[in-house]
Amino acid sequence: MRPFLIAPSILSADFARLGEDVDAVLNAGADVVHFDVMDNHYVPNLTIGPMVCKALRDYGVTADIDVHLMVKPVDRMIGDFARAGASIITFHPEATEHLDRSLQLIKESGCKAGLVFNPGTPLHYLDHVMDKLDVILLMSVNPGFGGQSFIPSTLDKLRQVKKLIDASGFDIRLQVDGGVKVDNIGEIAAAGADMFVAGSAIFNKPDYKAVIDEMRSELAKLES
Ligand SMILES: O=C(CO)[C@H](O)[C@H](O)COP(=O)(O)O
Ligand SMILES: [Fe+2]
Repeated sequence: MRPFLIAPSILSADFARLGEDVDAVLNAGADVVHFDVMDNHYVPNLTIGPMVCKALRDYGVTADIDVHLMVKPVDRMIGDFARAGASIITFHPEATEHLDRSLQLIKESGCKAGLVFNPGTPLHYLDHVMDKLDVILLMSVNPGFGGQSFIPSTLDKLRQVKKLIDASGFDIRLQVDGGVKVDNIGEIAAAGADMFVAGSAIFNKPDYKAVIDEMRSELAKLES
């Protein structure tokens, strides 16, 4: 079993003091920084771009930065984010004209690559590209905003994708994003996820370490 990774979504961080807030969540025990990029075109919200990613690197953040692209088109952003210090780049398959090319561009840029599936996006986009994936991200809310409720049908989809990953023999992480909290992280992990994005559940609480510790103790129940 891969070690579980907790990836706070900085969508719910304090943007006025982002560097400090990212440091705080990493010092509280987070593994990865989840960086939500929204373009007011693919999704109805507008957030942050490569300059902010580079600013975090310049500030001294050394943890992996997991860039979740909710943009259309996709390809133009890949090089910009790789140069800005991204570690993982994921995108939505229906947002690109050439799925395989976008994955290749990410790999050539030196980053890990992943595909993101909205609750209603079919899994057939995985056909023929499993060998190019480091991450499969299942959205458990419709993309665009933090603070939404986890959509329960994601659990069945997770179980389905977990089987596909196991059957493929490739080393692919199964990430879940949206409405992840202390009280549901256990069942999400039991369904097969090993990387957990959580924004509001962590950043909307005063004590990040307490939330992350509680999440880890829920996850530890599955490891024992
Ligand atoms: O990609 C996203 C939204 O499109 C965010 O990563 C996600 O919503 C995290 O926020 P929360 O944990 O509050 O649901
Ligand atoms: Fe996200």
